[in-house]
Formats: sequence, structure tokens, C-alpha cells
Amino acid sequence: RSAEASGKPGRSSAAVDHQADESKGLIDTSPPRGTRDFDPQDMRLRSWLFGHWQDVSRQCGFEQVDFPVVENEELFVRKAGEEITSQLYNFADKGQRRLALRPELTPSLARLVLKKAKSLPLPAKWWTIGQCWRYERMTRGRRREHYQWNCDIIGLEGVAAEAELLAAITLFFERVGITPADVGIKVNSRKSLQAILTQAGVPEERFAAVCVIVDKIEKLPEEKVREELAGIGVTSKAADKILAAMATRSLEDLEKLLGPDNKAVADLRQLFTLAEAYGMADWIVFDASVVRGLSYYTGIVFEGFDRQGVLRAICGGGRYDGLLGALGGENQPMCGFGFGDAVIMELLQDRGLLPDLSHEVEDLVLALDEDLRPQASCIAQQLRQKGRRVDLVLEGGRRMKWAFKHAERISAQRLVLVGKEEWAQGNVRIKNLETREQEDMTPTALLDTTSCLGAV
Ligand SMILES: CC(=O)Nc1cnc2ccccc2c1
Repeated sequence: RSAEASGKPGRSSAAVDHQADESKGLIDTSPPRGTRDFDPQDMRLRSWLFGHWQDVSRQCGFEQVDFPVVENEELFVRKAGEEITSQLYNFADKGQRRLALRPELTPSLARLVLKKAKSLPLPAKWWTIGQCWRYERMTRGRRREHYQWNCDIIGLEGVAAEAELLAAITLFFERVGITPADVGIKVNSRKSLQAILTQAGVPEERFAAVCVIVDKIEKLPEEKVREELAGIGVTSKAADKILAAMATRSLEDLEKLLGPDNKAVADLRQLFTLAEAYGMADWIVFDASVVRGLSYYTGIVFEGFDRQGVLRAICGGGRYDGLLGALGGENQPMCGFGFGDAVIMELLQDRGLLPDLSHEVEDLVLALDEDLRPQASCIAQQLRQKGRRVDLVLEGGRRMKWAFKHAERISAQRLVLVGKEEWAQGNVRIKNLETREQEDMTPTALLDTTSCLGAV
């Protein structure tokens, strides 16, 4: 209907429809801004993705942990100018407590490590999947929530930990059919920036803010990055050195710039050696321009990228040895990664790697006559107790023709028909929809048990 048709000049038809709905009292059926529903088909895909994340985590010896989606706001308040904290989904609850929907999982993990303190045997390898939130002005219409897979290793100083994290990520890519031709993982160390800032006499507490600024080098004109660095007291000479280091094309060049004793170079050398040993060298690329945008990284950082350069970062992570200290606790060496559910699904879609998942039921049980509903219910339940995935037709009046169509829809393997004649001869009719065979079986033969059948 056009607005004109409803005689209301200038109102869009949507407004009119909405008004019509309101008159019927229908609520707004769309989910809150920036959030999404998962209908059964979406949920099958999400469960498929989470299933791979879970399998890989367990295969790599990580233990699952979880945290509240709501945290005290102060857990995420940082002063390094990060987007993730400037877009905090925060609020006051009915007790005037300052809370926030978590924008990431790492601070919560750090809080749990602090809570366990000395009782946590180290090193520990934890994993989780959690919904994370941001409050972005809808100017950009982007989502305000996504699900993130996180793996973290607590209590290990050396790059053996980062290698394990990369091993988990590459294992996941292999499982879903992504190859090193599709995707790479850029690896760098923030210790090169640290060395330059120390040399240039930039105070230690500027380090995080410098990283957050230079992380924008791909998105902002260099002039703007230089301005922002100057804005926090970094001399233009130091800025020249930082940008020169970020432009180096190889570890050798970086070593020429920073000297033979530089820790960043040593860490990266060792990490590439381990990557060879894991057989994952094809995935790993040195890239001196990668710093990641989170303030708390202190060492190795990495990010998964689509080699066609179309998509945003697939995943990212690194070492964050100072986070426990920043939260007022005693430091432990820590490193980890976050892997969101959005970009990976775009990549899998683009590469034709999304699986074709249907509602899988093994047996569909139908009472051909309403009087036989008790018998059909008993058969269905007994099949379930034997571990079969069974749907029982609940609505009356369904006939064979409908049952066949429905069985196809739910990809059932067998149609179990409970009919008057067969039942009178002590049988149920089984149609195998894969082999197209049909046979009449006694319930005992079908179920290897007769327990409830005596009752019906
Ligand atoms: C591509 C995408 O949905 N990114 C996304 C969506 N929601 C978020 C929510 C919190 C933090 C980061 C987020 C990132």
C-alpha cells in the first residue's frame, strides 16, 4: 500500500503498516538494534561452527571455562584510546551499579585467574565461546554483538605458547577446508616498538597508546597517525623510527634496524622455527606492520587474514604479560586469541565451504489411526531409549502420503508406521527411506525389548 493510498500524505507505507500493527497490538518482532535471531537453519550452521571450535580446543588440550556476559564496568575501563572500550555497552543497574556487557573475554579470564591465584596449576590452557557486545551508534548499521572463540595459555613465558595457539587456529582452518592459499596469519612482535620507544626516551606508560595509534596505519593517512603520535608526546624522530620498523619486509631487515640482540627478532625467529616443526609454516607470514588494536598486548601479536584482501581480520591475538598487573594483581605470562563468528562465516560462504545441514531425524513414527497413539508413543520412546533420534507425529489426521513428504523434509532414514491391521498381527511397518525397502517387524524385533508394549 502506498502512503497516498492510506490518505496520509508523506507517511511511508511502513509507518502506516506499523500503525496498523499497533492497532492490533502486535509488538515489534525484530530483535533489538544490532542483534540477530538464530532460526533452526542459522542455528545448525552456528552449532556446526562452534562444534569445530570445541573439537579443536579439546584436541589441543584446552579446558573449557565461562564467565558472565555482564561484568563490572571497571574491568574494561582503559585509557589507551581503544575503540573496544569507547564503544562499551555499559549501564547502571537498579542498584546503581556500573555494569557493562563484555566487549571481549580476556579481562574476564584474567579476573578468574586472579581469583584462583596460587590454586591454579600452571601452565593452564583455557578455552571458551562467548557472546561479546559493543554499543555502536547505528550510523554504521553494524552488529552490536558477535560470538567469539577464545583460547588462552596462562603461565608460559616462551613462544612455545604462541605456537600452540597458532596450531589450534590452523587446525581449525584445515578442519573446515580452508587452505594456506585462502588465508594466512600475519605475525609480529610489539617488542620492536618497545625497543624503539625506550631508545627514543618515550616513557613506558605511553607504549600501549602508541600501539593503539599505529594499529590504525592501514586505515588512516600516515599524516594523521603522525599527528596522533605527536599528540601523546612521541617525537617525530621516534615516529620516523616506528614507521620505518613497521615497513621492514623481513626479519633480516628488522634485525639490521634494531640490532642483533633485539628480543622481538629472537622471539620471532624461534616462533618461525616452531611453526616449521608443527608443519604450519605455510600459514605464517612475518608482517612488521601488525600491532593489533588492544592496548594490553606486550609481545608476539598475530592476525588471521584473507589473502584476497577482501575481508576484515578473521581472528587475532597475542601475548599480554601485564594484564593481571593492570588489574591490580600479580603478573603471570599470558597469551591468547579471539576468533569471531562473523568474518569466518563470510569467508566460508565466499569459498563455498558452508555445509548443507538439514534437520536430521533417524526415525519418524506415525500412528496411522488415532486409537494407536499410545502404541506409537511407546515405540517412539523405546527407540529413543535405544539412542535413536526419533520424531513422533503429534498432530492427528496425518496419512502415509503426508508422512513420506514430511520424512523427506526432515531427512528421516526410516518411517515407522503403526497401523491397525499390522498391529492386530503384532507388527509395525518399517519403510527404509534410504534403501526403499519395506518390512513388517514385531515391536520386539524393532526394539529388542517389549517392556511398555504390554501396557498398550
Ligand atoms: C564483523 C562483526 O560482526 N564484528 C563485531 C561484531 N560485534 C562485536 C561486539 C563486540 C566486540 C566486537 C564486535 C565485532
